Amino acid sequence: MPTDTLPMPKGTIKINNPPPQPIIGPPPKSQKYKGVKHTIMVMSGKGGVGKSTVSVNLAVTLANQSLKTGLIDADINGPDDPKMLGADNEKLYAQGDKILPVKTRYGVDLVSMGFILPTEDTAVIWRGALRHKAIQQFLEDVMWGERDYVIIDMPPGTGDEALSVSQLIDADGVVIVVTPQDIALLDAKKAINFANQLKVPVLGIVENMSGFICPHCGQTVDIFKRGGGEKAAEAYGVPFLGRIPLVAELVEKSDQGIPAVVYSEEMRKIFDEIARKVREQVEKKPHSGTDSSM
Ligand SMILES: Nc1ncnc2c1ncn2[C@@H]1O[C@H](COP(=O)(O)OP(=O)(O)OP(=O)(O)O)[C@@H](O)[C@H]1O
Repeated sequence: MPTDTLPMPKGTIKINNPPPQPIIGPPPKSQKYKGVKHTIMVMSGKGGVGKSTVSVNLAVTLANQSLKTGLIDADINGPDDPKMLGADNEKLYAQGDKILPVKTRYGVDLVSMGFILPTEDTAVIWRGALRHKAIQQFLEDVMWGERDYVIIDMPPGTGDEALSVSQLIDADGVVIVVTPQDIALLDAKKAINFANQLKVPVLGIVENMSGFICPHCGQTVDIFKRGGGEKAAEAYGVPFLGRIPLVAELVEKSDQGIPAVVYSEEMRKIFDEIARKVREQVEKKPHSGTDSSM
């Protein structure tokens, strides 16, 4: 039985912890979660490109394939995943010193900062060291049990927070989300360089917001151009995982907590294909998921 909720004060959280100390020596050694077979990071070179949308729909797709799936919303500034999974009224519980993930109605278990912030619009103003600690706790102290997949919805971009997360977890690979403009080449490059530096395999690129499907006439309009993600995949020699159209309905349904793969046959096909390509790559490798103490 859960024993405690994690209490937080109302309003803006300001915590004046001591200034962060310089990190001396090598970064913490990343480890596999005990009992978790595969951990996949979903990241992007910049914010707002659809990382959470891809993370949530990929996680629901895997769960629909009868795989035990967890999702970590590691974006502590804008934790959107509880809302996208219709779980924004839930609370996170702790058992002993472990966090129990929230069970969502789509078969995906979720941990997110969103569960411990008192209101949706509460801003998190934390200094570097405490942010790192929060991320670390999310990553290390979750009671996942036996899992086939844990998807990590990474903090946006390739900055300090993304680095903190990546250094703590020995992920099987990274899925990179880009938008279809030519600038996607640059954004993908940043994310690929980041993954290469961390020696995490790039599983491929997803092009999101690719062609707007008009809700009235059904015609496709390439508002943000098209093909940037595929070009980037070709240019950097990584797999192209798929193209997700820009659909007006997606925003509304997302806000209502209904992931696209739940109501759209087209989205189900797209994400089935993305999941197939991801699984093909990670499941052929031997895993060491049950070997560590994490
Ligand atoms: N294919 C799409 N069609 C329509 N709207 C989309 C699509 N993908 C994402 N969106 C919308 O765009 C907004 C940003 O998406 P999302 O939150 O997934 O991006 P993000 O990269 O996780 O953002 P952040 O960097 O802020 O964490 C959301 O309102 C989402 O519903």
